[in-house]
Amino acid sequence: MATKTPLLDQCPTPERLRALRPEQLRQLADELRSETIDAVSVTGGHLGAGLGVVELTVALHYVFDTPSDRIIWDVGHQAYPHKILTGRRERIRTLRTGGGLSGFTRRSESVYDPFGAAHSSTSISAGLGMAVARDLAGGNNHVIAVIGDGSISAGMAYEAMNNAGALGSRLVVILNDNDMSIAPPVGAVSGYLARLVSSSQYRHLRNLGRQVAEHLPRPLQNAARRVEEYARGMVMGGTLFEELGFYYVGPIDGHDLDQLVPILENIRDEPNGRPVLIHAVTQKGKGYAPAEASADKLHAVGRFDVVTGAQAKAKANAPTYTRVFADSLIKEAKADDKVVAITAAMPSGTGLDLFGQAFPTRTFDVGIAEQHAVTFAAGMATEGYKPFVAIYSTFLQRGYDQLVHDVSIQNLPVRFAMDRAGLVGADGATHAGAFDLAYLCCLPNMVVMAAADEAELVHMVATSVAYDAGPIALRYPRGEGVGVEMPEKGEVLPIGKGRIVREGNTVAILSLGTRLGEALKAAEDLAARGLSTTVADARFAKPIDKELVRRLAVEHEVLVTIEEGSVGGFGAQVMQFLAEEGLFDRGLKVRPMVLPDRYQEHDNPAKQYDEAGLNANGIVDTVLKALGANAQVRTA
Ligand SMILES: Cc1ncc(C[n+]2csc(CCOP(=O)(O)OP(=O)(O)O)c2C)c(N)n1
Ligand SMILES: CC(=O)[C@@H](O)[C@H](O)COP(=O)(O)O
Ligand SMILES: [Mg+2]
Repeated sequence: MATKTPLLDQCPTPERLRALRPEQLRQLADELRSETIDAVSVTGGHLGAGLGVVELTVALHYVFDTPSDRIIWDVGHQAYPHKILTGRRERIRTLRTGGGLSGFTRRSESVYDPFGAAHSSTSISAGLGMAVARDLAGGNNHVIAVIGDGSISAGMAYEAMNNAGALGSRLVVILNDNDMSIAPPVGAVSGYLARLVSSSQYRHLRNLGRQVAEHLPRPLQNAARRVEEYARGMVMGGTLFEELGFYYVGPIDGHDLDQLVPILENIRDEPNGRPVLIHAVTQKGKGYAPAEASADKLHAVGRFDVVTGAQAKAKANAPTYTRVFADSLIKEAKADDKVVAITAAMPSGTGLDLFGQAFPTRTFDVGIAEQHAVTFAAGMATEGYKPFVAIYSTFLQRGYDQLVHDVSIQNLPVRFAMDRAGLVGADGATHAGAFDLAYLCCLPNMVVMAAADEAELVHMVATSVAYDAGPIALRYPRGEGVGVEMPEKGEVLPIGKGRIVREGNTVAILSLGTRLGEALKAAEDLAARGLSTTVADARFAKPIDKELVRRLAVEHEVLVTIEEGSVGGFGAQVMQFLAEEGLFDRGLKVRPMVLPDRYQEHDNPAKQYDEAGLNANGIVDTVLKALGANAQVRTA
């Protein structure tokens, strides 16, 4: 049977791609695009961004000598076409599944991935580091960082450009400007880029670029210098990037291989290397009608039908935690006009798109700028507002010094609504909310809560609104709740108080967060073995409920704590208290259950928790091991 991808089939590696004639590249790009769509239709994942860089990916591997020349994809969510071209096509339909390819770039996966990513805005810094290392070692390879218009809103990108402009090292930055982040981009820089692109010079340049290319004989190299000079000359005056010390080229059409290839060749062959920024205009979702038509350009999708674009819908048994958070905050904000909400470029992921519809003037999308988001919230708190920073646990890591220095030391009542707490599944270790308990519980002044189910989340939102004495954080996981009955109204919880969910007298399981269901299952199992078991929901990781912990310690033989976080979080708080109070001294067996001390691979979350041992069986095992011989006697 004739293959649908004859040229792509000939190019399992970039070496083979570089043997093609320039006029074959258009067809290769078309085949690569259709292979990308087909693969993601099977696996789900990030689609729109990859479709927008198909031509860029082909041109970069065609012009540059990868892997010796380094291509660094910022975030890495657009790198599926790059994976297909760099020896990973055979495994591309395993993307983001257990044991399969990562959804991002990863050094351990391929020599063509010189830098791993998944959090944004790191590529220019990493690229500059590689370029300077090359210069020190007397090398001559090229380093190319590809960064999106959303990701270039982050401070880190400017720190890197500031340094690059001063060092003057040979580095190519490609600004992939598709006028989209996950949501439409925000901010003054975004406006600035739009003005550069919409200038008449750009429209003129596009036509000119085509005319030049059409009238010049092949090979295209002959046109290289002229096209690039035209491109460079078209923008009048110094661009922001030129002021920062970059040689600015653009805006150019990032889908036009007849422009891309000669311009990249020209820059590659430039004898006096220096930092160069190529401003490439692309379209997110390019070449796939359902993606082009969708509001988010199909940024991330589940499995879908290639012909219609319709995504397979999982049957929902309960609302997502994100939705419950958004609905609760909207209710609270109706009653309290001081409540405001802040997101760092994640309105839909955090539910703030809904809050924004209800309260447009009280919702702030600050762009990919987590550090700023935290201090901006701190500023609002000083003026009597009640800011909720709605943020994924993993992205709050970016704002840690701001959390300590601007919020916690000044004891400002900023509320942190941390979504995606615990293991998140297909995005893997980079996106796991594994560390927030550890990095928050060690800070003076912090109150830290974790919802055991969606009704608890409603109460915790209400508690956060009411609590004005200092910073407070609430955490909840990705995905659906457990389907409990929902309260009409959130109840304000007493700070630092847990609740007993089931009474027993031999084993105590003190659970924080949504492992509560597994703790209850374990209690049933233990009871069937003759081990009467208490289960408590701690609700607060800090301050811990000392009275409750003391009681559990005194009245039971074994105390297990369990949380969806790393060592150093809730369990560590409990252990510290037990040690300080001398509660270990009478032979209490304490077993803190936390995530393992390693980065867990992408898989579905249930499997990830099984692998971590944080499930009912793991709890039962832990208890039986703690009781040792006694358990054998009881269970016999
Ligand atoms: C530090 C950080 N914050 C937020 C995100 C979530 N995120 C992933 S991709 C993305 C949008 C990036 O936009 P852009 O760089 O323009 O790339 P595009 O998807 O448009 O190609 C965001 C906000 C992230 N990965 N890292
Ligand atoms: C690449 C990135 O950081 C986001 O697109 C992330 O993958 C979103 O994760 P959720 O699907 O949990 O919103
Ligand atoms: Mg973009």
